[in-house]
Amino acid sequence: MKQAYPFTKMHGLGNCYIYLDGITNDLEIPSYAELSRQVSDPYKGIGSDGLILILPSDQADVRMRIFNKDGSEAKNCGNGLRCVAKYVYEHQLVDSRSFTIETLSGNKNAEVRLNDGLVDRVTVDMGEPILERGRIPVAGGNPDQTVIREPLEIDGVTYTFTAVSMGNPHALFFVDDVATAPIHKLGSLLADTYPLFPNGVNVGFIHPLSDHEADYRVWERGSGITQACGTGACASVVAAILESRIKKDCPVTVHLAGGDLSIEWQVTTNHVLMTGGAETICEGIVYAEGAGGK
Ligand SMILES: N[C@@H](CCC[C@H](N)C(=O)O)C(=O)O
Repeated sequence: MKQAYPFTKMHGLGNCYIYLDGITNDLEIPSYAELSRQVSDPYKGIGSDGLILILPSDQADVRMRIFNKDGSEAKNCGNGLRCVAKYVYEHQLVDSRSFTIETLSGNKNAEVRLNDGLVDRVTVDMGEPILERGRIPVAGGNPDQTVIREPLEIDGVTYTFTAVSMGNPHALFFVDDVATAPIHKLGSLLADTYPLFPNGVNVGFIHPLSDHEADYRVWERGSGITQACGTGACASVVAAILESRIKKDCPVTVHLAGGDLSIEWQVTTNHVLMTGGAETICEGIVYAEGAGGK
């Protein structure tokens, strides 16, 4: 039997998810994967890049779980973290402007900045990038080494990529113009089932404009092309620094299809800081199979 669940639709730079508040409400849903597929559908659902749950945590102030459009669960989501931070602060589920959010890739510190009492911008400490091949993961090669400028031949064309995990895997391709990057070709081929990336990979294209600015576009694992990817923006700046295309330790403005993020990979801490906006689109009720349903 279908049950009614209150939802909030939010976006970070156009990367939109349906958020369910499992702190205020009981969420007895048999399959979050199925629910994510349902709500993401623009015709039979609400329309989104996936589903995000806001849950109680026994090791942080709150906990986030993220499901892609295809129902797969990811370990991290940068735009989701900023939206969760906005939601829990504005719904008084935390009592200070600085708090922690548990994810499958560890606890992240978030700090919100206010404008007229509402959350305007959020900075999240995304932690240390993971650079070892075996931990990203990328198949083959030495699992303890980095994956920088690795050649990849597809249909007779040799591309090169650098791989970085921000808790979730990213392959970054440097291009002269993100508007003409082969995002459909490489995204659809590599993201979900290509053997080189045993857990799939988010496929990003980056064009550094200076030491402080870069264009970036993404095809996300499990969701396809999205307007923005927070972990991808972080990974792209890390990759650009690893390839000596930009300098470390200064904020880089990353231009995504849906807006800008400020990303800084700090020398002293080795942590990546992400700052950007988060927006509430609408609230409503979604009808989904409840605990007693099939
Ligand atoms: N859009 C997100 C990342 C969502 C998960 C990703 N598709 C994956 O499967 O790793 C972000 O803002 O980071």
